[in-house]
Amino acid sequence: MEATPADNNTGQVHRPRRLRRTGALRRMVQETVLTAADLIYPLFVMEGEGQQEAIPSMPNCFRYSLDLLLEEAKAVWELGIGAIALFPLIPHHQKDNAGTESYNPDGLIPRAVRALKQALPELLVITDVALDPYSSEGHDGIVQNGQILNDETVAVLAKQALVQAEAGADFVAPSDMMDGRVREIRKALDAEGWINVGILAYSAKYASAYYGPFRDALDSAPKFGDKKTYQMDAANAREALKEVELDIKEGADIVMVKPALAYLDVICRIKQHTNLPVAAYNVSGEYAMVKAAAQQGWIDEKAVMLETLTSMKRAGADLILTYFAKDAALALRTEKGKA
Ligand SMILES: NCc1[nH]cc(CCC(=O)O)c1CC(=O)O
Ligand SMILES: [Mg+2]
Repeated sequence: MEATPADNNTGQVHRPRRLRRTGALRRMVQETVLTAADLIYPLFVMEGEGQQEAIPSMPNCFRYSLDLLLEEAKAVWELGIGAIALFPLIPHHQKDNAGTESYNPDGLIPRAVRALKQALPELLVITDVALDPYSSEGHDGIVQNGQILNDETVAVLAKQALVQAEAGADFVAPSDMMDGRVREIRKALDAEGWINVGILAYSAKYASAYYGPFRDALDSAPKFGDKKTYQMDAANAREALKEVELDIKEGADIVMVKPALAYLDVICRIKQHTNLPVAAYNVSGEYAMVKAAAQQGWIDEKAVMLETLTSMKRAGADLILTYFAKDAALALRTEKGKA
């Protein structure tokens, strides 16, 4: 489109629309640019061979056995996504109250990490540190008389993180919300020489109803009560800053807000508060809502996905964990040159 003289000049001086006239112009003044390198793809792993199980509440997401996980990881890497976050489906007979299987050096996650690092050494592997996939109670900590024990759980988390580091994890990511776990994990890693293994801390993790589909994926819903005595109250934002400050003091390398979409204000505040990279977790329920509406034909899935992820980056997220990572990376490829 060419700039043409207006027939009717009403004398307006300020015309923000001047900067929106063409695609090249809009791209030139665009404040936020989403790229595949910003995205981290969460992947579910399970025992077996040649297995790929659908997760009904998370369309197009699967639980993969190790062999197929490697193929999926390769596809992810080839799309320009630099990191994956692993979550295990643990068979019931391996679950107990103390989450013992979480620090088995030959457990599912350590085996998956070793295989991934061997096949794709450059792909960053982030492992989840928490007890819930391993807990017979479905909680992120050891249960005693209906309470979630803090310090006893932290001791187990440190062992779990160490086993993951030994397997080759690039980052360990405590998602449990126990107090003081970042310090104990850092201490445990450093004591064994794992000084270059980073900690991505789920610092401001809310007790959210948006985690439902993820708990379907891992069969990890709490067997009693809820997670409100350790995860944060959705009503609080100042408290998120307290949690972030503590995690930074304890040695976090990256701090995270979770969920993302209903907490953009929290992402924004944390970004103003710290120079550390800030991550956001676009969680399973956020993904499921978009997928469900798209399946009904009620929204344009690709446009809503890109708008949503861009909003998280605009709010201040440097990194986004998202089940849309592959779709977004693909869309961003074909989107180039257009606007
Ligand atoms: N340690 C638990 C954990 N790690 C990641 C998620 C949720 C992720 C998602 O919903 O996508 C949860 C669920 C929970 O706290 O119950
Ligand atoms: Mg904390």
